[in-house]
Amino acid sequence: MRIQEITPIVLSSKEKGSATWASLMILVKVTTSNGLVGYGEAVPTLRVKPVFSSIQQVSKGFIGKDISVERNYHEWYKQDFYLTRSFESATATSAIDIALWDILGKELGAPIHKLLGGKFRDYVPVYANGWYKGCVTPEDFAREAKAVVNKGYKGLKFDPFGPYFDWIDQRGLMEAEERVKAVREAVGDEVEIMIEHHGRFNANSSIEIAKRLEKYRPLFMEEPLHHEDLEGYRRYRANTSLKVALGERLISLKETLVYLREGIVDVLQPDLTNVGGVTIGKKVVSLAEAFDVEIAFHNAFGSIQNAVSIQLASVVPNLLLLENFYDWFPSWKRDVVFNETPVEGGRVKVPDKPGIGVGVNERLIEELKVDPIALDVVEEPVWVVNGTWRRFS
Ligand SMILES: O=C(O)C(=O)C[C@H](O)[C@H](O)CO
Ligand SMILES: [Mg+2]
Repeated sequence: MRIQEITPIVLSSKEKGSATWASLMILVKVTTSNGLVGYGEAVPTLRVKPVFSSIQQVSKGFIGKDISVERNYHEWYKQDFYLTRSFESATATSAIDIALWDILGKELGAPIHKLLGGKFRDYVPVYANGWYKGCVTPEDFAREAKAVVNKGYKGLKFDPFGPYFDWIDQRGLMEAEERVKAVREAVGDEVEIMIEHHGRFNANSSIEIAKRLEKYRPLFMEEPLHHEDLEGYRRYRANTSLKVALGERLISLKETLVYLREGIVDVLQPDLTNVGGVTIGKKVVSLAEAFDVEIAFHNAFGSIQNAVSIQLASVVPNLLLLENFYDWFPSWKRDVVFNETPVEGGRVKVPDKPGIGVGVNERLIEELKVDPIALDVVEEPVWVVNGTWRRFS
């Protein structure tokens, strides 16, 4: 069985969902010489066109090869001098790797969790994200947070920082605190809240924020500083006591090691669609285990990413939580896979179907297919939940 065809597919619809960064989905369809088909997913954000063409380039390194995921990744690592420096190449390679694991599972009639040694858990605990579209005031956040808890979620994440970037002043601190306080009061003491910073701040501001928000007992502070600011993270570490989560922008095993060795991560958030698919994702998770770091997979894009993340999350001993946008996906994203991963009681039942564990709706894919397009850039950055880049006082 050889890899015969690799096709990038961009999906879009009028219904965009809660976040511009994920208003499109980029799929990769891999077909083998004996007619098996597997699907993977790549990261869209502001890079739809470059990722699409990167998949076309990376495909040249995979077509005609057997399905030997380690060897294929390594061969491409050898060819692509910039693989571990290029987000586009990393996400293209990850998407193809996911599709290859899907095919391996289909060949053997087994879900990925079986290929990896079997389930550690039958249900994966998840936390909600994407639930606060258009929320600006503390009352907005409190109302929507209650709705999340009423759906059975035991944890939720949100970014309370409005339009602040790099630094935050007293007004920004007050507004962020009011929002977090409102959510804590709305959800009660037993629901976990997680504070997303989206890598916005410098060391002085993020340290002040941590001191101010500590009393609301967040489970973790996510990307409190700019992603590459290792020196700032050291300072944050020395001056705060909250747990730090990061990892969604790490694109290789050895880049992850740098962050783990720095001792600045408590919760690692690998993203299977850019860290290197299942092949590198499972190594990253084991590396974190050796550092006694828990895993909360980043899972913010689409339904193929969601499916494969559930598979890996089901086998990982050091799993804390899996991120979940499922209930806040636009409906077309849910419909792209046959509906087998709903969240019930704050957890997802792990599917036992072959490969990534879900069927793909090929008819709908044909309907939603579009040419790769450049997204418009407006004042509100794509990486925030829509309609939240605002002050209220
Ligand atoms: O889900 C998260 O943790 C995010 O940070 C969501 C994003 O803004 C997204 O990953 C940007 O590409
Ligand atoms: Mg994040």
